[in-house]
Amino acid sequence: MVQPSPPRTEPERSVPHPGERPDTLLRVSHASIGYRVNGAFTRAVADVSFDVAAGETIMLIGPSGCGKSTLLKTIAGFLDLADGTITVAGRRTLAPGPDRAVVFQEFDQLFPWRDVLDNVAYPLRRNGRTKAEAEQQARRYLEMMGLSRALDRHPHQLSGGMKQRVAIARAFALEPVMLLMDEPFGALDALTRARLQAELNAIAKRTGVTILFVTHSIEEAIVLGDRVVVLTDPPSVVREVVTITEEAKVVGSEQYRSVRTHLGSLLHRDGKEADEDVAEFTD
Ligand SMILES: Nc1ncnc2c1ncn2[C@@H]1O[C@H](COP(=O)(O)OP(=O)(O)OP(=O)(O)O)[C@@H](O)[C@H]1O
Repeated sequence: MVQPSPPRTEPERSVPHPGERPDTLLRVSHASIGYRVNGAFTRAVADVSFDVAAGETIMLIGPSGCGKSTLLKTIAGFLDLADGTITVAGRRTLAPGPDRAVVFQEFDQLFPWRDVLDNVAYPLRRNGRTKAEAEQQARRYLEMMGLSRALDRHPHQLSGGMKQRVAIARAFALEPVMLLMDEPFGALDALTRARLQAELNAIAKRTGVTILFVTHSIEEAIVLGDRVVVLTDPPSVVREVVTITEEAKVVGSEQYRSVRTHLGSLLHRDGKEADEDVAEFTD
């Protein structure tokens, strides 16, 4: 007899957290995550808890190797938790699912043999849309990312910034509950990066999607985030969650400088080697 396949997610018992917000979408609760190397288990993330409300953009920042990508991949369902729970809309994230779309830093995350339109439309067809529906949806999001004139190009004919725009359009087109972004602008030049940050802000506002964004850059964290979750050195815990006001987003303003200094001091507290951007900031 054919056994039914196990559910991709499992309902989580509703246990109220202290300070719980009614609109919580992502809950990371006492997450502990590690890797087994040559038979020995090493913890990267020790005990991390934070909540993300629906529609928020949360930035994850911390020293190199503190487990930011590890945490994001676990929320995406690519890695298992050693301890704790992660839920999205009350369901445990035990496997990847269409409710969580991921954008990585690498430019090679596109299908090289498909053109731009098909790179975005193909996953929609896989999710049950007809070809016409998928292409219509793909065109809509590619237009939002300023790519209407590049629909028939293949990835090798695109710049790094254009490839990341396609990857972002593809993620948004899936209309996920959450967008997980792992340093998507990390390999871009400063100008392209600033442009894409502005485009991401605009499309995020327009769609109301919830975003968890890993970055090395304090400036990026302030410009894009509603709140910034600062992790410690590994095995990591949450050092502080910093709220970013609208005033603080004005680069060069007093509030901007004050938040930047505060985030810099949080990242330097262990006195160990800091990330490039942070080191740059102290010089
Ligand atoms: N596949 C793996 N096998 C074993 N150890 C790993 C693996 N991936 C990551 N690690 C280790 O886990 C720790 C956390 O890595 P992770 O990439 O999550 O950190 P990060 O904060 O994203 O780093 P960075 O800021 O440098 O990108 C590091 O010590 C890393 O060496």
